[in-house]
Formats: sequence, C-alpha cells, structure tokens
Amino acid sequence: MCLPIPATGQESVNRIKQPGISDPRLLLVTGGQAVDAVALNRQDLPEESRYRVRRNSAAGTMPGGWKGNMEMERNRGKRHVIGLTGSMGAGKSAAAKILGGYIPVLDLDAVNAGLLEAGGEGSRLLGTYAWVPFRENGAVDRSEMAARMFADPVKRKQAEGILHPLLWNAMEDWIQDKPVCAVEVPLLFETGSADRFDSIWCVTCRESTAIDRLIRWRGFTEAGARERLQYQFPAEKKARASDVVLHNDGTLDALREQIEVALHQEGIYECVIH
Ligand SMILES: CC(C)(COP(=O)(O)OP(=O)(O)OC[C@H]1O[C@@H](n2cnc3c(N)ncnc32)[C@H](O)[C@@H]1O)[C@@H](O)C(=O)NCCC(=O)NCCS
Ligand SMILES: Nc1ncnc2c1ncn2[C@@H]1O[C@H](COP(=O)(O)OP(=O)(O)OP(=O)(O)O)[C@@H](O)[C@H]1O
Repeated sequence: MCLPIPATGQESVNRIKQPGISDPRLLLVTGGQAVDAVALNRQDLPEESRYRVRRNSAAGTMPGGWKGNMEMERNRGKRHVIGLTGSMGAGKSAAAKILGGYIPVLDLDAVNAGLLEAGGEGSRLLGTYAWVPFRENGAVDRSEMAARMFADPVKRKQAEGILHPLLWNAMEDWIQDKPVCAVEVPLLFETGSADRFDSIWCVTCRESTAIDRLIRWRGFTEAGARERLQYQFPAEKKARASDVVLHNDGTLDALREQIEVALHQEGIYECVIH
C-alpha cells in the first residue's frame, strides 16, 4: 500500500536522490508516493529487516530537508513504539484497526483477556484473592470481576497490581522484534507509563459520544459506562499530554484521514530496507 504525500512528495523524491544518501537499500518514494511499512511487508524479508522509522527532530512537522535525511541515517535501527490511548469508548480499537493496516498493533485489553483465561498467568495469580470470581471452566468471570473491582478501590488496586506488570512484560516481549509498532494502552497516563513510548497518540471524542457508543455497541448501561470512566483521567487531560490527538466524533473515514496524516508527521512513511 502506498501513502500519498499531500504537499511535499516531490521534495522527498529530490531529497532522497541527493548525494551522500547513496545507500541503494533506501526504498522511499516513487512518483510522489511513499512506500510504507505495508508495502515493505510484502517483500520476502524477515520482519526486522523490512522498515525503519526516522524520527523528525522537529516533532510533529513534515520531514525537513537535507538535515532530516542525515538524521534518518543516524537513527537507522532505532525502534519507534507508538502508545495509542484515550478514554473508554473514544475509539481506540477503531483507530487500532485502521493503524493495523500500516504497522503492527498490540491491544493490551486483548492481552489482558488472555491472561484471565483458564490457565492464564493472571487467573493463576489472582486466585490468591478470595474475592476474584471464577467461572466453572477456570477462567476469571470478567463481568463479575468488573462489578467487584469498580465497586471497591482496594480490590481494583489488587487486581491492577497483579495484571499491570504482566501486561508490561507481554508488551516488552512483543515489541522486541518490531522496528515500528503501536500498542493500544487504555490506562497509559493513569499508570504513569508515558516514558515507555516514543510517541503517544490519543483518540478523543465528546463524552456523550463515547457513552452512546458504549451503550449501543458494547452492552454498557449509562451508569456502568460513567462508573468506569470515573477511574480514568479526563479525555482533555490525556489529549493535552499526547503528541498526536485523533478527533473521533465523526466518521471512521475521518479517523483514517487523521491517522494517515499522523503517520506522515512521524515520518513513518519514510522507510528503508537495510
Ligand atoms: C475489569 C475487567 C475484568 C473487565 O473486563 P472487560 O472484558 O469487561 O473489559 P476490557 O478488559 O476489554 O476493558 C474495557 C475498558 O475498560 C477500561 N478499564 C479496564 N480496566 C480498567 C481499570 N483498571 N481502570 C479503569 N478503566 C479500566 C478500559 O478503558 C478498557 O479499554 C478488565 O478490564 C480488567 O481485568 N481490568 C484490569 C486490568 C487493567 O487495568 N487493564 C487496562 C490495562 S492498561
Ligand atoms: N467514528 C466512529 N463511527 C462509528 N462508530 C465508531 C466510531 N469510532 C468507534 N466506533 C464504535 O464505537 C464502539 C467503541 O469504540 P472502540 O471499541 O474503538 O472504543 P475504545 O476506545 O477502544 O473503547 P475501550 O476502552 O472500551 O476498549 C465500537 O463499537 C466502535 O466500532
């Protein structure tokens, strides 16, 4: 798949042809189109060899000329991990699905669900607390667990104390062989984890939109949605602390457009095969 470069495509073509960037393995731009990670993924190469990201020193701007290319050369091999966050119902998973068309994305809620399955490490460790509800098959009963956890701060802290370290371990393992990737982390700021990421993207929308979605698509009652949201930072606080804000009150196409712009801004379309 190719990402169109709206304004600076031709510049990119020219810059990459400048002397000094003579590495024949650079595979960047063809006729105003940047070859992105997906295109490179189609190559028959081991994953870690497919693409590298260049971080722009002027974060949030389009790649900046010759100096930018020098930096790309220097940063070759540096891993780039995006933390994708936002309040519940804002559309993180919807954004993750779109982003997953370009780079690998890990969903920590899905990892958590696996940990709570029968025989999962989370189920095993949570079994030390008598209040944790289990199904007959040995899996944690997530809906009852949510009811108990969110009604009692001590229980919530106990569960988080067991599950969060397991989630971070799973994430660290997963990102190891991913030069460019994203991780969907609902409680990124609440857990003080910003430093784990090279850039943070926040999906945001009006609270009423999020609550409507949670009622309509996720089976929440309004009270249930509001209860869980009260344990998360306000959406504006998350947005203020993020590098990229994706506004998701509109259509999924509008969300996709913003994601594509953000991929350009972070230089993720500038790829090299090494
Ligand atoms: C409470 C549990 C059992 C509910 O499971 P369920 O399948 O209903 O929901 P799921 O895990 O898909 O989470 C949905 C959303 O709930 C919110 N949420 C989950 N845990 C928490 C929490 N501890 N505090 C605030 N919000 C939370 C997030 O926005 C998340 O995206 C589960 O979320 C859980 O085990 N939570 C504790 C682990 C955790 O903190 N996960 C988030 C990691 S960043
Ligand atoms: N722009 C949109 N237009 C229509 N539906 C949307 C849009 N964004 C998200 N949705 C839908 O709203 C619901 C909630 O979105 P999503 O699951 O992505 O939120 P989330 O932030 O991941 O929530 P959680 O924290 O619970 O995982 C989903 O059913 C999703 O398909």
